[in-house]
Amino acid sequence: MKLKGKVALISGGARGLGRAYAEAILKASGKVCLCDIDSEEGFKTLNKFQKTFGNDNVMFVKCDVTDHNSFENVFKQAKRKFGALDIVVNNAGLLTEDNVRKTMMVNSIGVIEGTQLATHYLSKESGGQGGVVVNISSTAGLTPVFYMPIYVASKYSIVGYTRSVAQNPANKERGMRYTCLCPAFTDTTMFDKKWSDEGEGPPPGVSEEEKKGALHLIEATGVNTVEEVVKGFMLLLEVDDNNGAVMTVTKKHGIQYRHGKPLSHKL
Ligand SMILES: NC(=O)C1=CN([C@@H]2O[C@H](COP(=O)(O)OP(=O)(O)OC[C@H]3O[C@@H](n4cnc5c(N)ncnc54)[C@H](O)[C@@H]3O)[C@@H](O)[C@H]2O)C=CC1
Ligand SMILES: CC/C=C\C[C@H](O)[C@H](O)/C=C/C=C/C=C\C=C\C(=O)C/C=C\CCC(=O)O
Repeated sequence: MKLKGKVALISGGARGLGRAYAEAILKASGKVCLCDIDSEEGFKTLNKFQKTFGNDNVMFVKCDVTDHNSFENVFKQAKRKFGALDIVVNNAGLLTEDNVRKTMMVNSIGVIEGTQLATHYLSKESGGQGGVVVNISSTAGLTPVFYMPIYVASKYSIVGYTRSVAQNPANKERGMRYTCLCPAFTDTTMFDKKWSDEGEGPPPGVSEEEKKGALHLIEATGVNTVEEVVKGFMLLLEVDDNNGAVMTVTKKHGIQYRHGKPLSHKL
């Protein structure tokens, strides 16, 4: 997809990776509707982007992706302002093991409902031009991690969901493609520097064993810069014949496509 003039909706776009995806699309002459539950940070980002890219190319709508009406309102407002929608990035996420329902609501159901809304609002059968969905999982969506099983469950669900939707032949008719981006540890607020050896120590409540596990994995994969993840993200948008692609980005191994082999029906 050539990004000039294309319109993207990005959830969790107020900061971190979501904000960086937005900036990359704006730099490529696209337009962006940011949405986030954090309106203070969202309006700060909006002001900054408006100064650089112009008021006509970017908007912000406060939204909680776990509230269907609130999320759908973003799609309606983006279409009203820009007249079209071509890209949806389901990026909003959180990392907590303390609240299983909240983690699953944001990381899993928020992404699934965002994909359903995208299919409806972008689809040729609803008067759209078709388009692309990028669902943000994690390498923790492809490998077990003993100290964050709930986060892992939420992220695995996104990989399976995206691959399944991509296989639906009806979505080809609709002009839709679906992809999944799985970054490993990346240097944002979510990846608290306290986890690294130079940091102040892990957050309260983290056991020594969990810390050891985290440090071991961090050492094995390295820590991505935001720019490295954005490079993979832009490839997913720009390459048109990648429906169903699952891409990992790790500091040590760079960009890799992961081909999930379906189990044989005999099993
Ligand atoms: N930083 C990392 O190491 C990695 C992050 N990821 C994933 O990338 C995505 C972005 O992560 P970061 O930018 O690092 O995190 P971040 O914490 O900096 O940004 C997440 C954004 O999502 C928003 N958000 C949270 N709950 C929301 C809700 N209910 N409705 C709307 N917005 C909501 C937050 O307000 C925040 O602006 C997440 O899905 C995360 O799981 C994946 C792999 C690695
Ligand atoms: C301390 C945690 C803070 C933030 C974590 C993030 O939210 C992130 O989403 C969590 C990532 C967890 C990753 C866990 C394991 C990752 C493993 C790999 O990436 C394996 C990489 C390469 C192996 C070789 C290969 O198969 O290519």
